[in-house]
Amino acid sequence: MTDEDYQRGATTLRGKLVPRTTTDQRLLDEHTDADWLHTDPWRVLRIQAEFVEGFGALAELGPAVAVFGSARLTSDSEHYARGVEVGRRLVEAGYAVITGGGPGAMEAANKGAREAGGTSVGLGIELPFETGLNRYVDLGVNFRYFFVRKTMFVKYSQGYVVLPGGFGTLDELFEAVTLAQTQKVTSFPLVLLGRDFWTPMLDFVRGTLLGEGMISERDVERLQVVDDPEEAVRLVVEARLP
Ligand SMILES: C/C(=C\CNc1ncnc2c1ncn2[C@@H]1O[C@H](COP(=O)(O)O)[C@@H](O)[C@H]1O)CO
Repeated sequence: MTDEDYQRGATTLRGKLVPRTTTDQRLLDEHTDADWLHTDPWRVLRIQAEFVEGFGALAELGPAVAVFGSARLTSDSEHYARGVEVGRRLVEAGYAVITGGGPGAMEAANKGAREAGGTSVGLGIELPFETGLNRYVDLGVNFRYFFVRKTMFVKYSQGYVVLPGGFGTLDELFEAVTLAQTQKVTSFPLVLLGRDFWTPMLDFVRGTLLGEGMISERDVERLQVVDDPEEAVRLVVEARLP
């Protein structure tokens, strides 16, 4: 066994991990089964294809804002009504509206955008149970991988408006706030819509996360909470002004 580095693309291998054959050998040698097709490195091509599809579909979208929130909101809830209004007002302010393309809050924002005559985008995700794109999506892209889809939300929107939601919504919100904190995105408004719902979480953020020194005052300020869809859109618009 040798301690010398064995370079396989970006990967360095040493000791017992140094392979006995090279990539070229394995490529050119005869294969008697198709197992290699199902390995992770092969999957990278699919992942790459999803990025290409997404970038291609959204390249000419123009200014857009993503709206997130629970997939389980029903159309009779006040949050759903706010979702419709925020979708409409975003279009009136000159934005396309991007959602996860599913039911609940996503459907509400797409509905508002469509009814206002704007561009209504749904970035769907393959799930073990079929939900499909909601009927108010005019430009839809379906993804296999959550992380590819999440890149599209951040890359093609100028900010997020976040309605009440569960784990999926919190995941999208906290990814964005981390990207803002680490300056991977700059000038990225994050507006939480629904004071009663979000206040206990903001109390935790301020009381515990800030209180224990895990985040800074500036980080707390990254999350703005409002009750009124009009105010939510105003905050998004103002963040864009020079
Ligand atoms: C669970 C139900 C439908 C699932 N369908 C979804 N379609 C598209 N996107 C979804 C779906 N579920 C979650 N998401 C993503 O997460 C966010 C909402 O998650 P939450 O846990 O409900 O807050 C949402 O913004 C999507 O991006 C019901 O039939």
